[in-house]
Amino acid sequence: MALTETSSAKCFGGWQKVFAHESKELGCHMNFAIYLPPQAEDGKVPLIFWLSGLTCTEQNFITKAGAHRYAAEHGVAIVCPDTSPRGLQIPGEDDGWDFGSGAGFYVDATAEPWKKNYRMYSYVTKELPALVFDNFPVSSDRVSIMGHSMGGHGALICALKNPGKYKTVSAFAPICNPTEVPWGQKAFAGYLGPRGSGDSDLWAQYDATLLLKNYSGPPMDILIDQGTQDTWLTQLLPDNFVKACQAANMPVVLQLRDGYDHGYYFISTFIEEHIKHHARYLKA
Ligand SMILES: N[C@@H](CCC(=O)N[C@@H](CSC=O)C(=O)NCC(=O)O)C(=O)O
Repeated sequence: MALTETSSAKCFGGWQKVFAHESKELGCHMNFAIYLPPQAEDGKVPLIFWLSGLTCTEQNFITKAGAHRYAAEHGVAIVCPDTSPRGLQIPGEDDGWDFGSGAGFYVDATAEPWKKNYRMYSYVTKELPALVFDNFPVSSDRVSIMGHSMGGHGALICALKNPGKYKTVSAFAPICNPTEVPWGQKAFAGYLGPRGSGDSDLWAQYDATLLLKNYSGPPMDILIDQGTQDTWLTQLLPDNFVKACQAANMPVVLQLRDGYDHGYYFISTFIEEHIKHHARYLKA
């Protein structure tokens, strides 16, 4: 699959690049960002996927999170995809900021008119990893995943639905129990249809708190950071996730950060700890 480099800049001895490609899974042009640390000049490096939140593109994390210094220090690559297909002229695609463009919710849609293209789950777990492993010096067996808000939900479900695929998972202010909150209910009703409308409970298959109940893979050391002044706490429900982890004997650390809100200043304050956490498992 052809990749077109659209930007490249040296950063902390490595390279921050952005590529465009035609996605088969999504049926549209997509961009993704990749940071290659200096160690990638000498051989394959481990890889962290970062999934962004509502309204984001591949740019938000690379321009605001301040992750490059720590990725370079630990010798890890970071790949950031866009958050949805774009420009498909689907009716309603650009009507709101929490559904459609910029809000793919990391599910494979089953409802019309979204099901042909809104396949972000398959894109981030299959097509994009294959593309990255084929084209860059990264190890396919040293991979982990993290994300923010809608992307934190994405990171948690990707890890819980694919035991053993990711060495660890972490999230900033993730939407932990989307079936119980307005953001998740709007997205799941639109992309998956009304709850209970299919043969199985599709909604539950994309809800981290519910997925834990049937998780039978290796324990993962899950790290979550949550600001106490996050105005969207009622959309996130981290306590429900922690309770489900406790019931499933899944190790989880929820760090409540006094005074921090939902935004990238919060993320940039604690990103070093998350990259350290990932490096520990990626290099073990
Ligand atoms: N409606 C607003 C705010 C959207 C927003 O804050 N998005 C967050 C993620 S929220 C959950 O997924 C975000 O990461 N924004 C990008 C950023 O750079 O801060 C709007 O339209 O801006």
